[in-house]
Amino acid sequence: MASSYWIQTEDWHTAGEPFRIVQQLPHGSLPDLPTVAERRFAIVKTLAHPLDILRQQLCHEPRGHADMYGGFITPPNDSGAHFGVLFWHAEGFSTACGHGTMALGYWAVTNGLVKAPENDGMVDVVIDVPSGRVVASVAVKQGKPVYADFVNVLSYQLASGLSVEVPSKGINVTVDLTFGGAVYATVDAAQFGLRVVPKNTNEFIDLGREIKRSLGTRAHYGTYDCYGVIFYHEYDRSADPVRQTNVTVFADGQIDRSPCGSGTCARLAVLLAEGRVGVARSRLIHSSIVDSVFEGEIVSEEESPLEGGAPACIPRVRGSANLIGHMRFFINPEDPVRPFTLR
Ligand SMILES: O=C(O)[C@H]1NCC[C@@H]1O
Repeated sequence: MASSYWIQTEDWHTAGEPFRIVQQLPHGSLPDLPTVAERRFAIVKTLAHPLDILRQQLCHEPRGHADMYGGFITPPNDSGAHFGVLFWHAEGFSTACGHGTMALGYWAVTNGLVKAPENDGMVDVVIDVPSGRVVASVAVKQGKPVYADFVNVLSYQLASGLSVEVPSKGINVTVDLTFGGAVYATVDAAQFGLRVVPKNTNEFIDLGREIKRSLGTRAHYGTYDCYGVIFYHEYDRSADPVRQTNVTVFADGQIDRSPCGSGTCARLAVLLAEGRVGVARSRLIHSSIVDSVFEGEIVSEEESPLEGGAPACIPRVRGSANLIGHMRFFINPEDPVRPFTLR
């Protein structure tokens, strides 16, 4: 029987979405591989990997909950980044996380891992994540972070206007597929006659799972499968900047309290394909189901890696994070209650 131990976390939230940071991993638990992407693959392919067991201990009940999120800090892929991170959620390990990247920017500056300007200014926290190298550009005022810009990997539309069957409603809906470090299906919630408000949360969870199931392998892109379904709503299509509200249902029916950083990049890629945003031309004010806000814009327009694809972009998403607390958890293999979730 493995022995018990204590583990420390620093918990933040970005626009309401939790991010539990583990800096010191148990000795010998990280796969001895050079990149974050390779480490993630090794963990997800190994039955009962020690880091997957630790993820469940910290994410599921009784220490977490069905909508918990966090990350394990790792060395970077090379000296071009400050550190790496393995993002985790209730179902496993994800490839992209904008809200977590912003929280990590705050965390790195606040803890002095990356030196901030003494008074006012910006500092880049460069992070290797499974989908590539991203940046949290942190604005500092009087030595304290005031917002973070998440600069993502290349984002682009994969397919538009897919017809997807929703058997529980007896309808087909139109879906766009987009890459923003992870694959997202984006759907106008008006197709269901649903407003993006908290009382519809459970319905969105069911619909998100159903749409993912119906898309099946159509949503697979290289080594990526469909990570999330974004239900968006736009009250006034003439507004400039574009204003949309969304709820992102990701992994296995998990609800993002934030407007979803990588999902905002996915929405920006769709809006770019539709010609509604561009470099120095409009942007996206993106609200979440709990009314927190990210602001997204296009940093550069690039060629799509897909033949004949819509223009790709490097997106930037601005948000802010707040410290929740420091936790010191006891992990006891003899605890008869295994980690669980009720959803
Ligand atoms: O902000 C994001 O990108 C993340 N939030 C939860 C789901 C995504 O990974």
